[in-house]
Amino acid sequence: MPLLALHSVSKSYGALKVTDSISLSVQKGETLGILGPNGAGKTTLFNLISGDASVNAGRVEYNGEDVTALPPHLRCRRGMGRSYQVPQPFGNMSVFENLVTAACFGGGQTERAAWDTAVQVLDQTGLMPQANKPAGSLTLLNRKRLELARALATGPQLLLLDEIAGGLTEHEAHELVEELQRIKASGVTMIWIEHVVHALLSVADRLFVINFGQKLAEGKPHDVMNDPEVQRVYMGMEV
Ligand SMILES: Nc1ncnc2c1ncn2[C@@H]1O[C@H](COP(=O)(O)OP(=O)(O)OP(=O)(O)O)[C@@H](O)[C@H]1O
Repeated sequence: MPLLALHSVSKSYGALKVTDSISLSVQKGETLGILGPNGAGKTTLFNLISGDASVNAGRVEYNGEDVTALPPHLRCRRGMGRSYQVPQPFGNMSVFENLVTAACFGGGQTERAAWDTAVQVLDQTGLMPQANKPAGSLTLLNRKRLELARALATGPQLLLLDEIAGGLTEHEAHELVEELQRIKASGVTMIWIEHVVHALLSVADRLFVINFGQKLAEGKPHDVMNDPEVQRVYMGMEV
């Protein structure tokens, strides 16, 4: 049984069909990379998975349960953690407090257990030196780290990552990839939307390409990247 299965999910905003009958499934432990041009509907797809937006048609199944009508906080409690493209920390709270909040309210932990989780995630993500700083004062790199850390603090089984490598230097992107490889090795299932293709290819087992809200291609990374239609649409290459 897949951990996540989307069955013909669709979403429109007014006359604009942003998600057009997309079906996909993700197996436990797998990392699925999502690619597509700007505005293709990638973040919207995440919103439909996490419950931040509701589907107009179709079904979302998680661990065999129909979660289509479940609100986001209950999907989080069932093990879906996500990061946002624009980091969403509580800016006036410290980094540590942000992580305790994620572990308590997203992960359903007691405050005592949440403290331990926060310390462990600070260590894991290299944020320990920033622990007592207000989240709103962090640099871009550390805000991105915190976005990942907050999702990890909820104890996810499925981690949804929305463009966390964008804007990082080559060295920083390399560190991020190593971190994601460790998370993957710990058994966490991931779906990663990313324009930094070489970073994505270092972690993804499979790729799914979206264009105008529809599936354009899906398969092994090497095959998808060599697909002439993907090269034409996504990489602007005439073949
Ligand atoms: N809440 C909304 N109301 C109206 N239109 C929306 C809403 N959310 C997304 N859209 C539109 O849906 C389309 C897809 O947006 P989405 O953010 O899902 O694309 P994306 O593939 O993630 O793009 P990017 O790579 O630039 O982040 C865009 O045209 C966007 O303007």
